[in-house]
Amino acid sequence: MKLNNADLLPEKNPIDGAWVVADSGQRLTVKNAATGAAIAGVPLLGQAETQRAIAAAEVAQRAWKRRSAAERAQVLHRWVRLIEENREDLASLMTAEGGKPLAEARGEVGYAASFITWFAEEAKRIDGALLQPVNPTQRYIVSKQPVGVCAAITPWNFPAAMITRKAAPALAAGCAIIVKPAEQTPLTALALAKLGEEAGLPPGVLQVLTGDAQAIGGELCRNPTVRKLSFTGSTETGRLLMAQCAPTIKKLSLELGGNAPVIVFDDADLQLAVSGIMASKFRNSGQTCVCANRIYVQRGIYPALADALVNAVQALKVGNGMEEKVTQGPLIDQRAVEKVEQHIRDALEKGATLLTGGQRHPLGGNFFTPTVIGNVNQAMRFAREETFGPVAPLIPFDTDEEVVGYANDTEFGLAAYLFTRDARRQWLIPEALEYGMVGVNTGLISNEVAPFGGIKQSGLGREGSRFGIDDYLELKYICIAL
Ligand SMILES: NC(=O)C1=CN([C@@H]2O[C@H](COP(=O)(O)OP(=O)(O)OC[C@H]3O[C@@H](n4cnc5c(N)ncnc54)[C@H](O)[C@@H]3O)[C@@H](O)[C@H]2O)C=CC1
Ligand SMILES: O=C(O)[C@H](O)CS(=O)(=O)O
Repeated sequence: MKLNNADLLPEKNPIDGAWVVADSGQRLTVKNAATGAAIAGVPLLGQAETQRAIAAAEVAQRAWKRRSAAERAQVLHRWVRLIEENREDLASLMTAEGGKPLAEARGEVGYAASFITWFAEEAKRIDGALLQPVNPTQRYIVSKQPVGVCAAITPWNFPAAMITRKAAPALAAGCAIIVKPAEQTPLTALALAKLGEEAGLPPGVLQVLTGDAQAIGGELCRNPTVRKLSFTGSTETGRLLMAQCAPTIKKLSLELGGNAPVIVFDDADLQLAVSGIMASKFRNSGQTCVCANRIYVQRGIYPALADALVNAVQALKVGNGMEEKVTQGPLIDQRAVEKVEQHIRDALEKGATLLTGGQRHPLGGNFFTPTVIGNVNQAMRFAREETFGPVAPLIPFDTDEEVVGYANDTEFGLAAYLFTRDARRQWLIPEALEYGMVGVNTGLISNEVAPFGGIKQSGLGREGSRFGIDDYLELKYICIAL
């Protein structure tokens, strides 16, 4: 694969200040998500290399935390400048290995950089407190100190932003962090690490391990030197990692699966609702944890919304994300395609109506035709499971109480959306929805300044915002008797 900056395809891992291959010499092939062609090879690392990385992180973190916040911020801002200078190469890597259209990949580079900029400045606001003592001969001080060595296990759907949303607060707080990216998208992670090294991150402060997920992840969870794990991915894997971290009582941040309801009321602005549904549902070909998964439409607006949505979906262009006009890339793998087919088949067998799409795309491979399904109901898998694909299931409803009950009838609680011009609904419905994040008259809610995260089985903790750095800090209370 040809890049403007050849350094961004190291095909080695940064461990303890050196760029190394696997002890075994074995490599994992990284494939182009659209064509299946081999684009690079990365080391197949395992437990031994992970143990070395953890030991190196422990040493590096002691020096890194002693840097002033201003010094750490300076390095992070330099990292941002290098990321922005190399935006095109990073976007090309993301599109090649993950499949998302180039325009979305370029956008993700900026989104990823925004977390580094945000937390570089948050580093300077890590303040403590001087408390009013119960005993006048004593002084009570509360200071915030970095957790120590952190680990991040990240998904393929946002191969840059899900790394910086964890690495930026960790590094800003004075921690060291070891990242295990998804096996499908390691190249973006290695390129970010290369730019971080160039920006001045000291050896061992940011390390990226590719290879055997179970062996690497198992060591990151088991090793007591690792004091915190941040994970984004499926709820199933999150549950497993949480159990593996239990014996060493690690701090955990989990950003897991979702099952986002969209509620369109009769009084909604129709075009705004359609554009909001399109933005939420078809971003990254429906492969985000905050994608619209169920679309509840009040009966009065249902026919007009269904027609307008079908027209918008039929205008999407499916293809290789490297082609400028493409708006829908491939799904990540065949398993993802099969899950979409199973959900569609289940709905149609139970009486739903196919309005457009519904089958694999003529391009073959992992491409799927953007789809709208009508007359879906709560008994279908769309209502219970995260589809993670380009399918918009429409569920008609009548009353506010009915639809809030439907929307909350899930073990997930990440994101929810509603479209209404009624001021009372704009207050009362979000308050009634059991979700960590609610979008009102918009389908796009993610940014660096707002707390991102869910409740119930969508996870623990919040990422981004002024709340996000707390997960990488420990409070220390010092009591001085004078
Ligand atoms: N919340 C989100 O943004 C995401 C949700 N998902 C959901 O998960 C489903 C499955 O997708 P996957 O890619 O399989 O997600 P996954 O949760 O299995 O993979 C995410 C990360 O976890 C790692 N991982 C998996 N098993 C592990 C283990 N035993 N030990 C250590 N690390 C492990 C993977 O290597 C990857 O880095 C998707 O269909 C979607 O429903 C997937 C990706 C992102
Ligand atoms: O995990 C995801 O799908 C992302 O967190 C979604 S977002 O942050 O890019 O909205």
